[in-house]
Amino acid sequence: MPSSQVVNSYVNEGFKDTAQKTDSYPQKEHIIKMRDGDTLQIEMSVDGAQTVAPLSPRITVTFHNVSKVINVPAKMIDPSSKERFIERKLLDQVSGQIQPGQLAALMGPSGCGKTTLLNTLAGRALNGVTGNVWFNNQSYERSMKRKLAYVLQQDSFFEQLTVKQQLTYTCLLRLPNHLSKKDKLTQVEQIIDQLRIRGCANTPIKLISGGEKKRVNIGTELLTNPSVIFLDEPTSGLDSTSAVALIDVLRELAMQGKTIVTSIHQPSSQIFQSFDQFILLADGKTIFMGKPSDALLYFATLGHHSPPQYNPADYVMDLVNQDMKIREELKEAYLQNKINTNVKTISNQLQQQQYQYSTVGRQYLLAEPSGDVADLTNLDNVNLIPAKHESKWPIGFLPQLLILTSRAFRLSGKTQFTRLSFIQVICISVITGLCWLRMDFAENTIPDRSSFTFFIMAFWPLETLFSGLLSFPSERGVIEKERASGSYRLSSYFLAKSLAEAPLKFILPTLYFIIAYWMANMNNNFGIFLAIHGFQLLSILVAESLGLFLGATLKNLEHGITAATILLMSLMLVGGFYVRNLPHWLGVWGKWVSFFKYSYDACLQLQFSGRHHYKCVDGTYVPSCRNNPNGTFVSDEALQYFDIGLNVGLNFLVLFGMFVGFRFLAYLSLRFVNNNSGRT
Ligand SMILES: Nc1ncnc2c1ncn2[C@@H]1O[C@H](COP(=O)(O)OP(=O)(O)OP(=O)(O)O)[C@@H](O)[C@H]1O
Repeated sequence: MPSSQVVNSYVNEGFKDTAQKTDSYPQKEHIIKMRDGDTLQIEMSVDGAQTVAPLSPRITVTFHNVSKVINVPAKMIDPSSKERFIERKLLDQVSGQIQPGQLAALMGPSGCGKTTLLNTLAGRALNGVTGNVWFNNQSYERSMKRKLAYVLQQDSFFEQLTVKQQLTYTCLLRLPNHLSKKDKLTQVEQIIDQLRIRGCANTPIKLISGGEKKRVNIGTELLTNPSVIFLDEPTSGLDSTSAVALIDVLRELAMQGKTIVTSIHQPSSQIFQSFDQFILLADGKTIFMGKPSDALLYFATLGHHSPPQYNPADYVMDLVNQDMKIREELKEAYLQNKINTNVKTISNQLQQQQYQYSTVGRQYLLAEPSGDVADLTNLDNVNLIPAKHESKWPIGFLPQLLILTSRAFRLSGKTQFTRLSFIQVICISVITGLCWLRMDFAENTIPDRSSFTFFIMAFWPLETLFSGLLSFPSERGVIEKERASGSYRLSSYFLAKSLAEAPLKFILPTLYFIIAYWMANMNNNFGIFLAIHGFQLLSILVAESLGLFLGATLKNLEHGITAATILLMSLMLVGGFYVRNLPHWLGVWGKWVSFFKYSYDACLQLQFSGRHHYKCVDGTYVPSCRNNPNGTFVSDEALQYFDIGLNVGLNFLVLFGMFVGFRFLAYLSLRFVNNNSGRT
């Protein structure tokens, strides 16, 4: 914890900064509250209202000679190439420094490396990266994640949630244990006000506008009160008014002392001039770093004059998007200018005379950091690396599990229980019931009872396997984003999903089962009814687990659907219902791998158990009826007609084992199969 002297100067400075820039905030009273940990809060009474303005430590982001090289499959670049991989430099010796309170813009043509640089600064996708990134005077460590926020270009959310639900779940998951629930919810309310999304707070995210979505995306990251915010093209897809509003929000955040770095495509003149620092990249190299207002002056020194009344951002982008030659010139000119700018590196005055380009422009460039850690400062004297005993996670396993279960329950309820799904279930169950309507307890209904049993054991698992398969691909973006910011364990997510979805997955099949079972007039013993239903639910769980496993393993959805279809059809065919005499080489093992076989076998045994009396017809299915066509037989005799494998108990055990086994495999796949899209 910082000493009180540091706290006072920090609070005063932070406050003074804000006060200078926000004239509209009349401060009457400041109460300094200190909590455990490194976050300070000032409570100020603003015109009678109480506002809690949290402060986070000020962090200077410094990067020096950051380069990134990847090995790209050669065929991707040149189809005729004989090589396997070609080296590609995505970033080349990029350096810079962004101070707390600054809003820095990263610009450049598409593919110039903006996202790659942001990823690198935010500590993501660090393979092939060289150079240094410091936060204050400390090198990046994973444990600093909590002080950094990264707002991705894509707004990945569970879109069925409302804005407030989204922020509340994130807040409960990501704010540390020592804050009370009330404090956490207050934080949500503040973010809603700060980002001006009160009007849509109770609207599902799928219905809000693009600009609001961006702000929710930013709000989600702001909940943890980060010191540094990286944003990847937050204004893309927004109209100019929404873009200006968004940049205003970023400006306010910068005024709180946060360090903000954003990539941006085509800012309006107003937005462009509002940045404190502007870094222009081309082909992974810096070609300008300075104040936006100096950019045109700099390029003018190199002979590139902007027409009057032209948006400077557009001019600069046109310039770098022009032909290769100009780009190369600009790169070279920056290189030569920067050597001059950085006084520490001027070793030889004579060297300057060798320059081919005018170096008059050096006055318009910001000096690159020296790369010497001794030159770095730590304004608030904070240690950004938590002590060893501090947990990696903001909250414990059990609270994570409870919150994630509640969220999964809400989400899956919303997607499963639509009016349409109820209509669908009722229609299908009535149609099923009509097809097998009120079967007699007679010998000639044995095949129909068998087909009914197989149908109810196959229909729902089939549907569930596909929904399991699609489950991860649709959630993966959000989960990866949340996990990348260190919100929760994968195991909590996985367990929560299993716990929350299972009961919901049972409701519609139960409704279906009650209607169809009664209409078909199956075994009317209530215990048997429950047991058969139990097998139906267990096979649904097995199928779902298999679907989850395929979904987690196969990145490509089309591949997943194809694999699932082939697998399902094969398992159904060898399940013992369609083909009674499988070729020996297939039958000896095939039927044992089919989960349909176990539920079907068990339910057949249950269906014909209880020693009910069935009417004989002609002895086709029950040999004892051949000599006694008008007599009866005991239901268990019907089982002689079928090739039953294991008894009911063993069938249950195998199915249960499959359920647990496939679930576990799904978890392992999710954890270990590399599912990222291969981006840098
Ligand atoms: N895994 C990869 N394999 C091959 N090339 C890659 C990979 N990841 C990134 N690249 C390439 O690296 C370059 C820089 O990508 P990056 O996303 O950083 O650019 P950008 O400036 O953010 O582009 P945009 O403005 O279009 O979002 C691009 O040419 C991109 O195609």
